[in-house]
Amino acid sequence: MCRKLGDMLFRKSRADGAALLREELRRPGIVLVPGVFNALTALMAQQLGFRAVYVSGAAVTASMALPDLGLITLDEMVKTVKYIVDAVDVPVIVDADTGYGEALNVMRAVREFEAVGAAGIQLEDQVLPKKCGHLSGKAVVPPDEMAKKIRAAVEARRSPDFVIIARTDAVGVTGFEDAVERAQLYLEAGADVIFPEALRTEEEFREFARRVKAPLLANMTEFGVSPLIPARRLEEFGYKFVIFPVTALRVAMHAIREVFRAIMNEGTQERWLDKMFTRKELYDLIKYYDYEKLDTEISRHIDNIYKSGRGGRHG
Ligand SMILES: C[C@](O)(C(=O)O)[C@H](CC(=O)O)C(=O)O
Ligand SMILES: [Mg+2]
Repeated sequence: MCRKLGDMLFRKSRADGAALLREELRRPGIVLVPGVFNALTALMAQQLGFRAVYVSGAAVTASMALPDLGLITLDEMVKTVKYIVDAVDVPVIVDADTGYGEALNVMRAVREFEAVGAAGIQLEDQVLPKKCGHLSGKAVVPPDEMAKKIRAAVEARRSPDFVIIARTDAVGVTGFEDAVERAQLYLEAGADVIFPEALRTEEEFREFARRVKAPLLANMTEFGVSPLIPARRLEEFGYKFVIFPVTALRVAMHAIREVFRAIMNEGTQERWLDKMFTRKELYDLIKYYDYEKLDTEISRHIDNIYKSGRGGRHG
């Protein structure tokens, strides 16, 4: 009993996220993927039934009070991803920005993310300092440079299931046609999914799907240049994934500001109790009492050993 509980809580065997994500690629229908920035938000998404999560570079860096300019290191991201993968069974898709350097850096990044159990990564074709795809002033690398990174990622993965998502930021820089051409090249280089970043109209979303016959990812980030198109519609266009990368962080920050204001102004949070995740809800989510139970069971197990006289001379 205590072995079983221990295995469950400390996750002796973890789900093969890459295989699960690959499975999604074979199935029809769109997959809704919320952006997460720590293990707790990932667990919440899983509990509600989402079938994958996206570790957003923008949200993770913002949670460190850093701008999303490619400042986060591979190590920092790997650590964050490890906490998340250890907490959930659903596939974890990682925003790996520009791959932390050139082709060789990309290879190392793939190895590291795969080693901690990520299901796949997203690489983008911006130059450093990279920006949020929805801001102006972006620049993109030549297409062959990005294709080389994609190839490097494909070569580096241990499992053929590990999903490589190629994002092109070209639409806002060199234009729609170049984005379509780049997508074809990235697919030839071995990308499994194409992420056309910062499309400007619903028509562009539709047209991109018409022109690029591959699994596609749509980014429904708020306050950017893309219209917010419902998942049903994106599915009709042929999109396979839709991410909501920074939604949870934005909503959480709004709520945090309001409750902090209340505390500052009223000296109490009482008015907020019915808007909170309760202690019970939190403990249920993280299985708090199961950990206590495990500890008690281990103690009981040892007590029994001593009682049965097998405790040696120290008994
Ligand atoms: C998807 C994205 O790369 C992210 O880091 O989540 C960002 C999201 C955002 O800044 O709104 C992006 O560049 O679109
Ligand atoms: Mg990002």
